[in-house]
Amino acid sequence: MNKLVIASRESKLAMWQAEHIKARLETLYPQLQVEILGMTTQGDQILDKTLSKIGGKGLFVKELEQALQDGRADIAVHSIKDVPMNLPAGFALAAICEREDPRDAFVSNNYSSLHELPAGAVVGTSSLRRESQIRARFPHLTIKPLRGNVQTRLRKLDEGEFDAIILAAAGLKRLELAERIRAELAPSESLPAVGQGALGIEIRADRSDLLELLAPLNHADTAACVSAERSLSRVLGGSCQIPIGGFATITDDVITLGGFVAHPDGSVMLTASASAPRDYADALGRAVAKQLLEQDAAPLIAAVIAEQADK
Ligand SMILES: NCc1[nH]cc(CCC(=O)O)c1CC(=O)O
Repeated sequence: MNKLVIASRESKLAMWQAEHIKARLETLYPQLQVEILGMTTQGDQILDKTLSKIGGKGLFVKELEQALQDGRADIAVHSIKDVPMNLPAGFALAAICEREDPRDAFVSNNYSSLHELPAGAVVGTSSLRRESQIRARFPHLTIKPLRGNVQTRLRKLDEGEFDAIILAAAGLKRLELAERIRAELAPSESLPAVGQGALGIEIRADRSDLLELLAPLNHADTAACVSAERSLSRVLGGSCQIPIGGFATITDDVITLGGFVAHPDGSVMLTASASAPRDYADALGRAVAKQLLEQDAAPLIAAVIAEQADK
């Protein structure tokens, strides 16, 4: 193989991520010519509705999968957070790359932490996961929807629409906007989204010719943690439509996974955690999901989905 095409969304963050993978491939394979095919997705175009309403994650990846299908691209680089738990038939994840900072970041021009915000202060986020966790701890704050790419969200903050916003630290760091971070939220305060901070490389399942080429991009520890997180979310039918979080760490080949599901208003917060040897990542995800189901996560999730549909 002498030429490889990467499909990517066109947002600055997505392009940074695609360029990062391109650079890594070019270092690994000096003979390989790597091109980036930028495209906009429905998720980038529909900005007036929250993700929980327009149907969530698949929207950021479908067009890229179409490019893989048509042979216009060989691989697609995604924030794995945006990739549905079940890929459509005929596609596969070939590599999960080393995770950047998985935490959520507090960004504000006037305040240095959530604790400092006065009653009625407006916090921007369209993530039900972030919303539920903030409302559970800080019921006196007002949450308002905020969508768009990282730059758009920062602009809306700077224009004064919000007192603070919450963004993934990873995106800000990759875009050299780390100075905008006023505080990083510990996973105990804001459990990250499943896969947050990690990149996933998707291919057509029949392109086994790419597996060896992409293998060095896989980061074994990140891949194990992300499989535990995605397995948890898969069992619970995780999507942007429900407040759900999952975050795994690995020490000495033991993975520890924490997860939660909640009501968006923070009134119910079910949590669970467990550990397992690294080879049992998938089973660990299912075990933590089972603990949540034993706390009646299923009717909570059904009620939340019904409420979202009514809004
Ligand atoms: N939902 C959009 C999205 N998808 C991935 C990231 C950040 C980077 C990452 O998690 O890898 C973001 C922005 C955000 O949540 O602030």
